[in-house]
Amino acid sequence: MKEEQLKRAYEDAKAQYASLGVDVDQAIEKLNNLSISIHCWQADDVSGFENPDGELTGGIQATGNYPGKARTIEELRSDFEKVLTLIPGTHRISLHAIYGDFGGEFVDRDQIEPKHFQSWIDWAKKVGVKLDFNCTLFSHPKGESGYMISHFDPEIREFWKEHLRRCRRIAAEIGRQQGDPCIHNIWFPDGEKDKTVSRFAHRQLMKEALDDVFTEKISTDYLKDCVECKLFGIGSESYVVGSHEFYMGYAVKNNMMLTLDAGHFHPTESIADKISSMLLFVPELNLHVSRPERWDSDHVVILSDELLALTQEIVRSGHADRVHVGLDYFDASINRLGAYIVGIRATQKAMLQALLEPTRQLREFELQDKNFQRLAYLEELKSMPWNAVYNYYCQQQNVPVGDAYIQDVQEYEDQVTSKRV
Ligand SMILES: C[C@H](O)[C@H](O)[C@@H](O)C(=O)CO
Ligand SMILES: [Mn+2]
Repeated sequence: MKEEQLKRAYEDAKAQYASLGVDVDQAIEKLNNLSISIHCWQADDVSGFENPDGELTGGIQATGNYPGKARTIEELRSDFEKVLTLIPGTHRISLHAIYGDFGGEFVDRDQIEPKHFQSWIDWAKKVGVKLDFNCTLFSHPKGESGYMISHFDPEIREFWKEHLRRCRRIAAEIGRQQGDPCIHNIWFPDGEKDKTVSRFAHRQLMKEALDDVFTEKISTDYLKDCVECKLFGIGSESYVVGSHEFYMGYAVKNNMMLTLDAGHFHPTESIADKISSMLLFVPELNLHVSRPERWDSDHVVILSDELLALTQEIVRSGHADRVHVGLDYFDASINRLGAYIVGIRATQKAMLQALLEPTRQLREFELQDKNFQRLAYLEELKSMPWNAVYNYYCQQQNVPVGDAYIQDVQEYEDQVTSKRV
């Protein structure tokens, strides 16, 4: 689309939104302040660099065999650098502990140190992104039984507790060097396939392990820990130790951040409606935006009703500054870089629609019991020209407008990822 056309469409959109009392430029500014935490594991099907040829375990699965996955740190960074040229805004990259720069050595999880992530910190500074972090309690022989940090064997528990302690220190060092707290997400797949009898015992062990690890106090200027619950995984269909009730209780009791993953609840349960409740009881929330297709399948995020409901709840809560938006999906069946762009842009588009909502007016209708008017406006808003605003934003940020990024992704595949054989 030509520059003048884009500008005209934007001016039209601006006038239409102004008639509803919405300030489009303010919405763009807020969208531009939304740093999405881009998960590193879409680029390589959650392989990492500790044992890249090992099996992905822990009840999660990347299906598909599309060529071109990142096999080295250099390839992964090159993919990210490309991604950053195709999306507007300033973002974060979320690393898992198995993505350290181990220099070809095997470094076990209870041995990792900040030095293994120094090249990531330097790279992030160079490309202008901040980093987040995740401990990795999957794809390891000490997780074979299904239990790790809540294992009955104290030696196995100690191994994972040590991993967790080290991950917190690594994340804190990242936060210190980047001058911005590093969000450290804690997800353990501990659980069982079938009718578990010792549910209380495992949960007690998990609670004790967390309490023990968190006795080491680290300033939230550097590190923000958050805990992620899950309903079930592959091979843990019957019981997951870190359930919603477990972590909701833990986060509320300890006044810490809770992670809500869109795929970690019952299939028709939405995390959107949890935001306004949890914001009353925990200091901050971390979101794992994902797309569950019938199960926690981690499909690429698209502009769905569920995603829109999520961003609407973030904005309507009036506490968007306490909600961190991260992505969590891994699709190995399509161009992996394209998967990033689709998911990131969809999240931004949903956020923009939410920011362009005349919320005050809608609340007026509620006060006056005019619920037909509320519903009608919510319907009309769906076809308002929000995309003209997004296109203009992309153009202002010098990134491809509309579908232009598809060609860029194809070129990168032709020139780079297709050569990875
Ligand atoms: C790789 C991530 O840590 C993982 O996806 C986790 O966040 C999760 O959601 C597991 O289902
Ligand atoms: Mn997740």
